[in-house]
Amino acid sequence: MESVANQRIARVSAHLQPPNSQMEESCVLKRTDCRAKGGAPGFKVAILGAAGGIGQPLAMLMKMNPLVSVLHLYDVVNAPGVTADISHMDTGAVVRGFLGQPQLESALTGMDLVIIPAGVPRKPGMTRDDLFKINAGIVRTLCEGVAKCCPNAIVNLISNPVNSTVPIAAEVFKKAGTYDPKRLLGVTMLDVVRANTFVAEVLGLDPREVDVPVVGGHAGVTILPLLSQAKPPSSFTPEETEYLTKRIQDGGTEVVQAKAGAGSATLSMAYAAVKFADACLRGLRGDAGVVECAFIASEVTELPFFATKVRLGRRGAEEVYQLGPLNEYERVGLQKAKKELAESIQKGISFIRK
Ligand SMILES: NC(=O)c1ccc[n+]([C@@H]2O[C@H](COP(=O)([O-])OP(=O)(O)OC[C@H]3O[C@@H](n4cnc5c(N)ncnc54)[C@H](O)[C@@H]3O)[C@@H](O)[C@H]2O)c1
Ligand SMILES: O=C(O)C[C@H](O)C(=O)O
Repeated sequence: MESVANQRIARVSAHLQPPNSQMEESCVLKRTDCRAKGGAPGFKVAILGAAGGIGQPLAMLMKMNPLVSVLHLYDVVNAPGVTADISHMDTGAVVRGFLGQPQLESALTGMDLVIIPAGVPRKPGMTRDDLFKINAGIVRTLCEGVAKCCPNAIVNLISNPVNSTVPIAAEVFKKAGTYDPKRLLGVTMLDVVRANTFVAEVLGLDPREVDVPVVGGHAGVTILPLLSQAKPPSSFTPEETEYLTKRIQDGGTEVVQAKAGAGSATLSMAYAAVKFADACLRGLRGDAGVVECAFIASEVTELPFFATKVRLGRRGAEEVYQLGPLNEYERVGLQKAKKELAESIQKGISFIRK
């Protein structure tokens, strides 16, 4: 008979050999329950693309989040290494790694929140739309897994081009009969984070005191900061408005150029992703008044998807807010944003319906 000590050793090293079969999975769930015992109850979160530039710091920050009890790290490469590393952090969440397509279903089963930063990033000279060819297929496969294994999970989709990948995910879920528009959220939080930072610089404020809604989508002119609705209420000269709007719209390109071929924003994105995921988890917990911007199915404009402020609750984005009053500069920006967005959304829909 195995000694108690051996059983304990087997239990704590379980993360090094992720499960394959259903039987092994049920053992894993038992071990997970066991490890989580005594810890605060929390949510089960999966990160798909966890070994990447965003995935790794995102995994680290989610391991530090007290609302997370179980953290599943999935990637097609290096998931065991990242998992072993992160699992040594003395925080509450139980971490398990899953490597490659055969383990996708185990990674997703039972999850409350699935965060997807899987896919290729830009290099200088590329647009986000240039990533469509590779990332569309990746997002389709991963969302098929979500539809099968955790159809009620909230999905935070980071993979670019977000303006097309969110419509792709929606079509996959519709096909599977699991689509709930409230649960599918394109992550545009980095645009808000940038807007808060750049506006704070101009106003000479602490960025933590600033809140700028950013609406539309997540690429170039589709990124529309509503400076007229910034908090604290502030006025900007036409030059400041032009500078800030352009800088927020080009924030991603600024990082891509500075990294000079080594990828796009990863650290600020992981920060923004965790800020957004934490808001989703607080909503799931039932906290009142959790409001963030996200790219979501919407009736705010004539387009089927649009980023605006949403109220996050137990069922996901329970309320989608209207745009509010826009000034003339923002009204012109909105027309430009809608034109480009319409094409990107249609491209995503056609990819699945073709
Ligand atoms: N929404 C945003 O604001 C925002 C911000 C920054 C980056 N992004 C996007 O996020 C994506 C990832 O960026 P990154 O810098 O982390 O890239 P990266 O190349 O460093 O990491 C991507 C990871 O995805 C993994 N991957 C590839 N195919 C996969 C699959 N089928 N299943 C699971 N994992 C898979 C890779 O192995 C890699 O580890 C890019 O598309 C990028 O454009 C979005
Ligand atoms: O710009 C990119 O390609 C990555 C991301 O969308 C960003 O805004 O930083």
